[in-house]
Amino acid sequence: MKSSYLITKEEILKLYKPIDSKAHKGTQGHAVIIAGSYGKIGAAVLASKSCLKTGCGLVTTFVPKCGYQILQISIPEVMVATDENVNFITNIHLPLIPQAVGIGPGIGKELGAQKALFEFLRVNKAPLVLDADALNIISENLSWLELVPEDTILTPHPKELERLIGKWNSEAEKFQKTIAFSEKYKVIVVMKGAPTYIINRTSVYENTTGNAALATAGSGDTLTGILTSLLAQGYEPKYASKFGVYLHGLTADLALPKTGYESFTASTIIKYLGKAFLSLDV
Ligand SMILES: NC(=O)C1=CN([C@@H]2O[C@H](COP(=O)(O)OP(=O)(O)OC[C@H]3O[C@@H](n4cnc5c(N)ncnc54)[C@H](OP(=O)(O)O)[C@@H]3O)[C@@H](O)[C@H]2O)[C@@H](O)CC1
Ligand SMILES: Nc1ncnc2c1ncn2[C@@H]1O[C@H](COP(=O)(O)OP(=O)(O)O)[C@@H](O)[C@H]1O
Ligand SMILES: [Mg+2]
Repeated sequence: MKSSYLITKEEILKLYKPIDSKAHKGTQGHAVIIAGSYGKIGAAVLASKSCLKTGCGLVTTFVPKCGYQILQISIPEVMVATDENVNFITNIHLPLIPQAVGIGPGIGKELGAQKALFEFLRVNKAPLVLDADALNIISENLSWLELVPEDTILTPHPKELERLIGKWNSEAEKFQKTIAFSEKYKVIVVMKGAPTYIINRTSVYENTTGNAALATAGSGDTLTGILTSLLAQGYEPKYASKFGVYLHGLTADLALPKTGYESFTASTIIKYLGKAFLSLDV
């Protein structure tokens, strides 16, 4: 198997850009999260909250109509734009030009959502994170990846990865196929797991934070929010991907002595983001 570089605290300290004392919300980036469908608006809430709590200045979340009140009540800091359809997205129209977009958690695979994703990919120029159902839809339409900005970050869990690259017979083959995929489509693949690896063309990076407490619903949705936030703040995708997976895992390492594995939830990830930044000790 290809040897990998470790994503360590030293490495992260080199790329972390602490917030300037003259910063204001307009300089910290405006991120857009496109997520959720009926019964899965929680995915939009988790991604949006984690996006905001990773430091970007403004977050707008685009959801189907059924998500409007849920979002506005659960996160008053986030602005909400809605699709004309009630239960799933069908036509993405944003009231702003975003600095970064994260799309996919909980959007489902309805035909309307597929068309909305295609149209969005056709017009979008902003740095992009593709997760969950966005990946599942793209797995059946791989040529759509030719529409995405170079260095778009894809965050598949093992099943989503299999849908994208096909089955593998060994760990070595999984890496080989993912490297070929990253090279072919010029994308960064965050291969989520225990541990998470980042594949950027032929380079392989292994994360050093995180534990089994992260094996809980919505854990990946929060990673999408974290990565989108870092992109919106101007981190290049190759740095945002490393910093994002490191911070995400670090929340679980810091929380574990207090929560144990069992009571840790995706909301705990969000709660511990502040402590994760502080523990970098800059
Ligand atoms: N609160 C909300 O609104 C939430 C909304 N969510 C949204 O729901 C949508 C569906 O997402 P999803 O990931 O649950 O479904 P899907 O892609 O079929 O994957 C399941 C399959 O993958 C496998 N698998 C997964 N991880 C693995 C691993 N580490 N290692 C190995 N295998 C692994 C697993 O395999 P198994 O072990 O069960 O055989 C199973 O077969 C999506 O949009 C998401 O954003 C969720 O985020 C939850 C909270
Ligand atoms: N045992 C584990 N050790 C470390 N990280 C884990 C473990 N299990 C899950 N994770 C992490 O949790 C996240 C799960 O993402 P995902 O499966 O997309 O969740 P969801 O779709 O429910 O939000 C990934 O970042 C993965 O690396
Ligand atoms: Mg997921």
